[in-house]
Amino acid sequence: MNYARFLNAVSAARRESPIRALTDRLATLPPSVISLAGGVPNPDTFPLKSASVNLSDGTKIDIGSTLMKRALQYSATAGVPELITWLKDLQKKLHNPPTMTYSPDKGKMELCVTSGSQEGLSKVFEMLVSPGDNVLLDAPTYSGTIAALKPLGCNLIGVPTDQHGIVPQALKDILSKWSPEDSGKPEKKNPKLLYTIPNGGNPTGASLSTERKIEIYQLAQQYDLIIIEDDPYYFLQFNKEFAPSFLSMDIDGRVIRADSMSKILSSGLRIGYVTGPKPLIDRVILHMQVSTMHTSAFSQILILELLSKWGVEGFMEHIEGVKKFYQTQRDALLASAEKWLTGLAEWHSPSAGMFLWIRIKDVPDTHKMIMQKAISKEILLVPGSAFNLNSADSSSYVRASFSLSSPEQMDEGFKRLASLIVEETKARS
Ligand SMILES: Cc1ncc(COP(=O)(O)O)c(CNc2cc3ccccc3n(O)c2=O)c1O
Repeated sequence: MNYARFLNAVSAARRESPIRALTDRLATLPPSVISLAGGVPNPDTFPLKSASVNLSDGTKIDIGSTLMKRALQYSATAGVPELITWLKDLQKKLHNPPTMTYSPDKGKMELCVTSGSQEGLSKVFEMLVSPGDNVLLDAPTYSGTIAALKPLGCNLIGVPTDQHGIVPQALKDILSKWSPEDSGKPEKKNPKLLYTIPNGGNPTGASLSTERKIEIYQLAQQYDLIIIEDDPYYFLQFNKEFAPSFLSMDIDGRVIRADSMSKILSSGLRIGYVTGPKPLIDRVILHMQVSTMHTSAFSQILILELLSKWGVEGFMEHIEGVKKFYQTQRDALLASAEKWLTGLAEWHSPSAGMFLWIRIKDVPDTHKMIMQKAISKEILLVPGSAFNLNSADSSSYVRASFSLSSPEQMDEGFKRLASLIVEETKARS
């Protein structure tokens, strides 16, 4: 892979921050080294001395004074080293990426901890996207991604999806506008990136089959694309086995994967992690050096203590409980949809995630109905237009989340939605 061709001018111009390089190096030196180097605060002056966190299983995590000083101090940009090690071990166990054994210039798997996967995505986009680039992405897709990409001045090309995610033939038809042999000629504007949410897609709840992933990866090879696999709902797959990821089939080193602890441990601690080829992850780290400097050390230390206490086995046991919770929530929402929305709307049962994507039959654009009238009926949903690459485009869909409300609340909510749809349909006739 020629990674240089994917970097925009800003990312290519980034150089290591001497201070951050020093801090990163200091983090690895033995305590016998006397440092008069870093302009870092003396942790003895910090008022926060220790912490004890109660866990749902009745046990505790104690952060004593020594660890607390570390948790409250500057830390290595890529992440707390022990957490990076733990997460790399998890990636090996879950995905066994071919790139684990590659040399750095061939795209050796690297990982950095980010403030949520949202930070990881924005830094990856700000590394790879130049004004005028053609960027391929799921349509419809996560509004946070659209909002991160649009200011970069690129041309967003929506790839049609169905209840199983990106339709490979549709991707093939779009790509056929360019010649694969022109991928190295910037003036030809061949697409360089494909962004997709492979499991429990936001907003559609769609999950890509393994067959489709293989077809999409082959197209990425043919047209020399980087695949950005945004997978915050990976651990919310209700089927017994997790689907193979793009990372697990990445023999070329062309996959950048964004993972998140938000849907399984905490969204407020802001722990995500980006996995990908070292030449690209190193560029994300250079950007972090001069923006966040690093993800909250306290958040990382707290999560590290939890994961170290659990081990991978305990972590997976926790995941099983989370999966069961959301599957039960999903089933309750589906039952209410059947009860109240049959005849008024259509939907597919999601096999992962926390969203139900609902097409309202006789309402070509749900925006006004949801943004103005739904609130008067005290029901909150997201209009489908929020997930269109062009938010001015109408959408007959609404996104419902089954993550927070109780089954009783979801039932009452869909009862209110049904009444709203009937009123809207009457008003239109
Ligand atoms: C596909 C995809 N990629 C990345 C992210 C970001 O997750 P992170 O790891 O926590 O940074 C997300 C989070 N999605 C949402 C977040 C959210 C936060 C407050 C209020 C509403 C929110 N709604 O509605 C969302 O969909 C996502 O769905």
